[in-house]
Amino acid sequence: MLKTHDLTKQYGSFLALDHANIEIAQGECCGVLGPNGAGKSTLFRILMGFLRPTHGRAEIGGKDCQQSKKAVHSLVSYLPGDVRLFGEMKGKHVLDFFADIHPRGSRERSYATAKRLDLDTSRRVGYMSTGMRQKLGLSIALATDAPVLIMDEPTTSLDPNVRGEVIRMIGQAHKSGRTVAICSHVLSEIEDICDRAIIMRQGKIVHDQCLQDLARRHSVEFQLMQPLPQVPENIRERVLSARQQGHAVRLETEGELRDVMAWVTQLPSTELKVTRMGLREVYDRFHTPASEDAA
Ligand SMILES: Nc1ncnc2c1ncn2[C@@H]1O[C@H](COP(=O)(O)OP(=O)(O)OP(=O)(O)O)[C@@H](O)[C@H]1O
Repeated sequence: MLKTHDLTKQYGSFLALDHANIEIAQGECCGVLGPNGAGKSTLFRILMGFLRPTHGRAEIGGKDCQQSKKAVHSLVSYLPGDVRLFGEMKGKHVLDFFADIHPRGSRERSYATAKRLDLDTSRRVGYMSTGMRQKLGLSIALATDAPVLIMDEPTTSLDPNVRGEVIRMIGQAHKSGRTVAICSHVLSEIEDICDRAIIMRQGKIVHDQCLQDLARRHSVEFQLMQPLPQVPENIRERVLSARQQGHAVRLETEGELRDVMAWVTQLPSTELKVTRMGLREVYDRFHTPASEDAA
């Protein structure tokens, strides 16, 4: 549904996006992660045709994002990272305006979304708080029935309850079969609704993680007063890594834990701790200060 080929963007001599190849299948929900300045918004803006790539190309629904902007815009509902709307207009009139110009917009759905987000649409945009303006942007973007949603930090500036509601709404859009690309700095939001997460660093795609696979991964930590023996043959495939530093041992495992635990518990191990691996562990592999220095 959404595809980029060697997508590259240079701002002067600065490389913001570096030969990015991404493919998001129809109906998939894909999170795009990375620290400030990694190139996420640049990627989304090129997908919307608001920025011209220096090299490479992008397509949505088989339409080229540069050559066929109008066709692409009719397929996509986009929430920009910096929601800027008309300060003089009342919220309700902004909703009417965008519902009317988007081929898949609907005033009724916009009002219903604003109500669900508890937004007072009788206020002028200029008098709204940052969070209220974000809710207004969301009421515009979530109210179309466009098959693709591109959301640049949708929960920014929102209080925790509204954040949860917005993530539920995006999750519902995904469950109803829509394709979603979402970037967020809140890893738990991505874990809650996405099928996949792409990690970016300095304009490059450095990792592509299926979240269902991640749910099957565990970290098994314990203390062992002797050197760790070789991992037995029957569980070797499930133990992805085994490290010992002093007495502290850490195994990274995938899949069924029972046989791994049977081996660990027959060792003279103490202080055993099993943790389900999350996106945090994967993200940290690419974005700890040490990994940033090495890049
Ligand atoms: N118009 C521009 N001119 C020059 N540099 C730019 C321009 N727009 C973005 N950049 C630079 O490109 C890099 C990528 O920016 P981008 O906004 O895509 O990052 P991001 O991953 O979305 O960051 P954030 O999480 O902070 O929103 C940054 O270093 C930024 O300073």
